[in-house]
Amino acid sequence: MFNELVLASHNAGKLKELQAMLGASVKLRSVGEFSPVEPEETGLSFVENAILKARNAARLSGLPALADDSGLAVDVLGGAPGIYSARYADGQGDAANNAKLLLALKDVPEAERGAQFVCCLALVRHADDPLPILCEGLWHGRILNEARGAHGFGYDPLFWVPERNCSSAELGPVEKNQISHRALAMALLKQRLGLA
Ligand SMILES: O=c1nc[nH]c2c1ncn2[C@H]1C[C@H](O)[C@@H](COP(=O)(O)OP(=O)(O)OP(=O)(O)O)O1
Ligand SMILES: [Mg+2]
Repeated sequence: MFNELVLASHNAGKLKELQAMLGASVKLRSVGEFSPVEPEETGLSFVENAILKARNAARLSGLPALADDSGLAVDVLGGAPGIYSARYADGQGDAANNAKLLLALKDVPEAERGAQFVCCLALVRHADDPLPILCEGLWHGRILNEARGAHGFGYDPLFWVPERNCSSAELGPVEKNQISHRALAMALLKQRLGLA
């Protein structure tokens, strides 16, 4: 149905994972090819931000657009950093975000360190599409006391994956792409598109 989609993201980690999950039949092009400007993520939910990013990329490219809005929701922090995950340390990047999270959970015992990664995918056929396709995935785990592993991106080194007994950054890309929040959302999207 779609041979080519623009990915409404400036995050290289997402592009790599989503392209691997989609397979070679659908080519993902980064919105960075069309504009270096990132839209302001003004929504109050993952789904609102995903739709906003998808519409922006469709408008810039003239192509159907896929957006991924995702983040980490930590139970004891009432779901924070949530939609603010990328901006948790005021735009200072992944290492600063991770350091801030470790500090926030400094005295929290293991049993209370539950968290989930959330991924919301939005696909619009054009900028004003009145019926975006929306798919979500959750991945349950726990926040570690120190970083482990070198794969992945973002909060992966702090996310303990109970079903694999390692951190998300200790999983290879193939394994992560089978079980992550993004993998689940993409599996649903592929079903909706008749690609599964
Ligand atoms: O699999 C993941 N492994 C580790 N960390 C992750 C993952 N998935 C999302 N995350 C974190 C990264 C970022 O702190 C936030 C997403 O923020 P989010 O606004 O959706 O993405 P972004 O700003 O990096 O790129 P863009 O908006 O251009 O797609 O959650
Ligand atoms: Mg973002």
